[in-house]
This record gives sequence, C-alpha cells and structure tokens, in this order.
Amino acid sequence: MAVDLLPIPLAWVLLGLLVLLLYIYGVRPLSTFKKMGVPGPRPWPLIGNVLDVRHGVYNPDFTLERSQKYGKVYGLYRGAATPLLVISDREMLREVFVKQFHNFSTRTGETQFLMTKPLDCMLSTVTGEKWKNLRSTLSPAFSAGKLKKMSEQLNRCADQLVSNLGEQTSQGQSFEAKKLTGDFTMDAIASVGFGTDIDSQRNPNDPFVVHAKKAFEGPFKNPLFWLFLFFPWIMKPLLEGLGYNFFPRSTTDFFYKVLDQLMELRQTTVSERLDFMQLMLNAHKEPEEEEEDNSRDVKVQGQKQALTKDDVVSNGIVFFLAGYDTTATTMAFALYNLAINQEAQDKVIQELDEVMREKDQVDHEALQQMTYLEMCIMETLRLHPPAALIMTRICTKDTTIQWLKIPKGMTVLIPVLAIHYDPERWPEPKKFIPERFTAEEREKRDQYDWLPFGAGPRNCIGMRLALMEAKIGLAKVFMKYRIRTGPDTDMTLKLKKFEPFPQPVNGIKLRAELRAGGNN
Ligand code: HEM
Repeated sequence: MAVDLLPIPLAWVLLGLLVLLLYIYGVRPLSTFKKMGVPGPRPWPLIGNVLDVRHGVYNPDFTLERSQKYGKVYGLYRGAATPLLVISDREMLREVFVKQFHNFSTRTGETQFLMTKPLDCMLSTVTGEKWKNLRSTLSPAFSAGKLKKMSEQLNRCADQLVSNLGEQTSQGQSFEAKKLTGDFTMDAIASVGFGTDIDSQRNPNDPFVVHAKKAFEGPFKNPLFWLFLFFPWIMKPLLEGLGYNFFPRSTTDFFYKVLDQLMELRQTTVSERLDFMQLMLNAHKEPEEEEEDNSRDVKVQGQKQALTKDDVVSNGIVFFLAGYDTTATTMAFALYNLAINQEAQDKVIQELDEVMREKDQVDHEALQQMTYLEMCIMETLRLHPPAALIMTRICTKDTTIQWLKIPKGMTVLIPVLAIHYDPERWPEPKKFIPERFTAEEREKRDQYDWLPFGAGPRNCIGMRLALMEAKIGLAKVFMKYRIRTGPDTDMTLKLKKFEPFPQPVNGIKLRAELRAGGNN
C-alpha cells in the first residue's frame, strides 16, 4: 500500500498536520494585538481569554480593573478567531461613534445571526444602506410629537401598575420590583407597540403575554443554536438555505396575526390611538420633525421607504425585545435606589407634589418639569446600564483612529461598565448621586462618559420612549406611595454571575407605604 511506502508512520503525519492546523487557527491569530502594539492579558491557545468568564459576565469591578491595568485601549480574544479591541479613550470613541461612523456603522457581524425572517428585517441587525433606509423610515415614529400622543396610553398602563402594587402590598407584604415593572412595560409595549390592551399581572395567560415571553426566552435551549455558534461556516448557509430562524414559529405567526387583525379593524373603525404598527405602515409618508434623530451629532441620511408587512412585524418584535426588559430593569433599580436613599426620594416626592398639584395625568408639560426624577433615572442608568454588554462596532474598512491602525473586520468593544465606574470620570462611582445630572453638570461632561443608550447615529432609537415610560410609571407610583426597604431586601444587591443583564441574585424586594397627602 502507498502509506506503507512513507518513511514515517501515518499517525505521525496526521499528528504533524494537527499541530500545524492548531498553530494556524489556534495560536497564530493570538499575535494580532502584539503586532498592532496593543497591550492586553495573555491569551490561551485556542480559547483566548474566554476563561475570564469565571469572573462573571456582567461585572463592573472586573471590567474596571482590566481597564485600569491595561489602559484605555487594550485587546482581548473571544476564542482565537475573534479579537476584540476594547476602547474607552474619549477621542477614539468620538471617532468610532461619529467622525468615522461610515467605517463603524455596523454593530455585530452578520456571521453572528441567521439572516432569515424576522431577523433579516430588524433595525438592530441589518447593515449598510438597508440599515440607513430603515432607520430614516422608522425615526419619525419616535419623534417627540408622536411620543406626546402616546402619553395617555402610558398613563393608563401606569394606573394599572399602581393598582397592582396596591393589591400586592395591601397586607403590608413586600413586592418584587422587577415583576411589577415587567408587567407594566409588557402592558405598555402591547399598547403603544401593537395597539393591544392587556393586563399582564391579572392575565398571565393572555396570548400576547405568552408569545411575547416566548420570543424573549432566546434560543439557548435549541441544540441547532449551539451547532450554529460553534460551526457557523457550515450551519449558517445550511439553515439560511432552509429559511430557518431561532424564533418559535408560533410566535412569529402570532405577531403576523396581530398585525392582520389590527389592519382589518382600522379599515372599519376610526381610531384616535397611536401605535408603532400603524406608525410604521405610514412612516414613509411622515414629514421630518425638528430634532428627529436623538444622536445630537450626525443625522442618518437614508431614503425613506414604504415598509413591507415583514418589515413591520419584524420591527414590532424588535421594539418589544429591545424595550421590554431594559425599561423594566431600569425602573426596578430606580425604585431600589430611591428606597435606600430616602433623601433623594423626598426630593422626588416634593417635585411631584409641585408639578402634579392640579393634575392626575402625567402629561407632556408635567414630564418636562420632572427634572429631579429624570436625574434619578439617569443616575440609575449609570450604575446599572441594562444593555451595557451589547456596545460593539465592527470596522468595515481598514482605517486609522488617532495612532492606531484598525483592520477591516475587527470588532471594537466599548466597556460601558468600566466607563460608568471610572473614578476619574465619576468621583465615588458606586454612590447613587442624582446631582451628577443637573443641567450644569451635564453640560460640563464629555458625552461619551454616559453610554446607557449607546452613541452616534446608531444609538438606541427608543431612548426617548424608554425615558418617558419610566418617568410616567415611577411618577404614578411616588404620587401615591413611599417606597422603603424591608427585612427581606438584599442590601448588597449581589448580581447573578452569568447573566448578560444586571439581575440581582435575590431579586429586589421592597415595601410600599401609602403616603400621607399622596394621591390616595
Ligand atoms: C432603558 C431602556 C433602554 C436601554 C438602556 C436601551 C439601550 C440600547 C443600547 C445600548 C442600544 C445599542 C446602541 C448603540 O449601539 O450605540 C440600543 C439599540 C436599540 N434599541 Fe434600545 N434601549 C432601551 C429601550 C428601548 C426601547 C423602549 C426601544 C423600542 C421601543 C428600543 C429599541 C432599540 C433598537 C431598535 C435598537 C437598535 C437601533 C439600531 O441599530 O439602529 N430600545 N438600545
């Protein structure tokens, strides 16, 4: 046989080949940052720095320690194949987010997603011209004028929130803050997103609640997802060819049905209410309003287009996915921060008593006047930014920022937690100090020191809606109740180690007392 003629046994040939492949794919790429002159922790062959995960996924202390040790630019490897360039330098961030946005307009590589329905139409995943056009088309739906018209619906959901809180605490028991605020944001997105009135707390089996929660579960229990994650080059074309996606089919079908019913209803009845489904269908006809894009620096110059049914349903789902848990988490942590800082809560209550003296509904004017409550929400978002770990940009063309040459394809990771806990930017960073967000303080601060909603033209499109929703919900709670800690409140607020979002191990258990002179 031919192999018998080889001077060395076949096993040695195969072993040599294996060592060569290991070197090419598992060791050689790990010199990328050394060649770029970028420091960083030493990576292991094949796995890079993935063992860091033992310190936890969402861990402000560890992320800050890393930045303090290696500086404002350093490199990490997520496995040998994915180098992550970690940047917290302000001038460099300005380049990545705004000045060189044309080279960094993508948040995640397309290899990380299956570009099939509904993901291939979602604002958060599409890239290039498709993203520009979609962002320009959807932005008017989030204008100040449109949001103003949604405040009535949000007030109704907030009244439900207060009534739920009353029921839960009528016997003086504690309540779980995230469950309470999660039911509120679910009702809110059903109303302003999909034109549907639900009561999540009383009707947990409402099909909307069931399907919305299913969409939120993620694909982690699906074995195909893990195959896709580890072998994307085989699984991506295969699954995309089959039109497969990781959303439960029944859930996507449900949201298509909601849209159909809504459109049918709108043909026969005139409705005063506003929801994103309707706004998206009309979006391409909407005139631009002043201050349309909230990125402050650069406007997205895309072509407005009529959206297809697929676009409308996919983006309805993404608004839910992006807005439900983030806003609920923000509100739950705000309740906690105000419960342990009673002087700050006194100021919130005093402000509400003045602003809402003659009113029951939190209208646009009242929202503008609730500046201290807004400062408390902003400080909460600094301490517990819910979406801190999704802040990435992909470099789409070889470029140089400041002194650093960045190759095409490299992922830039913005360490939001390290920035938000940096004592040079935020003295006494672990303390809840809402006064950091007075108008004068905000004016003095660099805009890239506070990044809960990202920055630049690809920042969070729902920022204004989230802030308005949180303000209305919290205002209604504090108009009636004082929130306090109780014997079962975990004062350490230890976070779950392996969750990508801030989730306290023991939940957030608080107590509510009817306020003397409150809105009872
Ligand atoms: C407190 C609540 C929220 C937080 C902390 C938050 C945070 C974020 C962050 C950090 C990003 C990435 C920004 C970047 O890469 O620069 C983002 C993107 C996004 N958010 Fe939010 N978000 C919140 C609420 C909402 C709501 C209520 C909606 C919609 C109803 C929404 C819709 C989106 C969408 C569609 C994107 C992708 C935008 C694009 O790629 O053009 N978010 N959000």
